[in-house]
Amino acid sequence: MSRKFSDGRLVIASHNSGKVREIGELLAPFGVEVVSAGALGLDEPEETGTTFVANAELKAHAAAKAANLPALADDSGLAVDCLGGDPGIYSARWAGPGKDFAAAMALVNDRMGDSPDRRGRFVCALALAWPDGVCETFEGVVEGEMVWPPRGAQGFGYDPMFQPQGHTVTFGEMEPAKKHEMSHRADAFHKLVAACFQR
Ligand SMILES: O=c1nc[nH]c2c1ncn2[C@H]1C[C@H](O)[C@@H](COP(=O)(O)OP(=O)(O)OP(=O)(O)O)O1
Ligand SMILES: [Mg+2]
Repeated sequence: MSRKFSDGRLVIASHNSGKVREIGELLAPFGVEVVSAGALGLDEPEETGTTFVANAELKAHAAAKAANLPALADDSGLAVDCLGGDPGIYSARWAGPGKDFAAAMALVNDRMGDSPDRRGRFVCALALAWPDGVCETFEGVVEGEMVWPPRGAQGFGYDPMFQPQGHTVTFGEMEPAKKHEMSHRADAFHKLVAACFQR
């Protein structure tokens, strides 16, 4: 049995405005009162884990302790097959301190060269932690292929170069509601809701 989220405020333990927006949209039907880590002035912990789940857990624990509230963290990234899963957990770091995702996408494309295998996936680990140290984690994935040049200005991060399987538009071209029907974040979120938001 998973720990249930009862009610009251939930900290969104992310400093990425694109993620905070998407998590807010996914949580909207549940009437949860959310507050972002940025709004609370929480530090951005160093991501020392070697997996998405480990990094989500450490971000959720840090925020739950600091805010003395339940906290939901997301660790996610793009894993490209012909790059052995890179950039993976380093997806944010590939964009550098200036968070330059145009440069990060160009780096992915350069590293891929003319590989005939364009497959990749977005992975999302969600961790819901409480101040007493209990934590529940969930993983989601969406398969797709890398396209070049990037297309679209919706979404964030690597969205303009990611075309989900079975679709002809990138996440950068897709309406947010449509991305929420299939994204890695939505996939993980549905598992979180089933386990922790059921009454
Ligand atoms: O739906 C997505 N669409 C496009 N790109 C995405 C997505 N999901 C993750 N990504 C990429 C960009 C992001 O910067 C990195 C996650 O890195 P990650 O450390 O989990 O997040 P972050 O440092 O940006 O914010 P924070 O750690 O405060 O939540 O992977
Ligand atoms: Mg991060």
